[in-house]
Amino acid sequence: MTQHPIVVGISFKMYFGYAQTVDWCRHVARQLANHAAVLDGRVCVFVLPSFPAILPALEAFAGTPVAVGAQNLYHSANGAYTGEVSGAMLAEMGCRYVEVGHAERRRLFGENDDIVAAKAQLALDEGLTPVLCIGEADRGSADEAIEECRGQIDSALGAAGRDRPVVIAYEPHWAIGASAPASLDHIAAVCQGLRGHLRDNPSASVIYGGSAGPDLLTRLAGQVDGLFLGRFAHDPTAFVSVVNEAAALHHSSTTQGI
Ligand SMILES: O=C[C@H](O)COP(=O)(O)O
Repeated sequence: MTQHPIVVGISFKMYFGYAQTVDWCRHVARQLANHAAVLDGRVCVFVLPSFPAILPALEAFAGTPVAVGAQNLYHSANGAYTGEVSGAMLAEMGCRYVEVGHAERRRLFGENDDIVAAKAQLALDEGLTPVLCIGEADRGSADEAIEECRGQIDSALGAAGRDRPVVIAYEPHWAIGASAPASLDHIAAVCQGLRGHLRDNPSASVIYGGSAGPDLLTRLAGQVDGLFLGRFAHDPTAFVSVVNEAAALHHSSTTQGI
């Protein structure tokens, strides 16, 4: 029987405005407030808005199991870092997740392995679950991707993240912002390879992101622990439909004794 929850998360990146974020969260909160699989933890849901919309998102999801988090934190605990946000403040507000190491942060903001590792450690220190984004820069074989991603996991988590809840978001850079996700075979092979690498951490989930949307989770049929959604869940109905797929998948794997 599958004990692992299926994780469904979304980052709005900088696509949404404030009112749009609040509307989206309220819509999804209404749909998921009484959702059996979300209530009993078979499906874990997290939402990562832009910083100014975190508080209203927390208010929208209050009383539901849906978790809210941030898309970033600063890589020092506190101090004279104008314009930055600490993990401590995110945790104090009620955030439960924080994204670390997204390809766009690496490419556009110069984040390197040391910064990603510091952010992951600070997140763990504050009791936040890091959504650690990893992925190969160039399209290649699944074995090459696994090799590159293992190195990124080890560099970011070291020994600290080996026994703590972490979400590993496998996002091949070339599939982010694309018209379609990576192939089912590629996603399955890499996520299975990474699950093996993390076998000593039962609290780690390996989810896929990169042009993911409705139907992908069903087509992956248990080969991943969930999805990290972007553009193709900007419609709240699409997001809820992926949560429903997760619930159905968990139910079928449980009844089949997988
Ligand atoms: O944060 C989400 C991922 O980068 C995927 O974004 P996307 O689905 O819009 O490609």
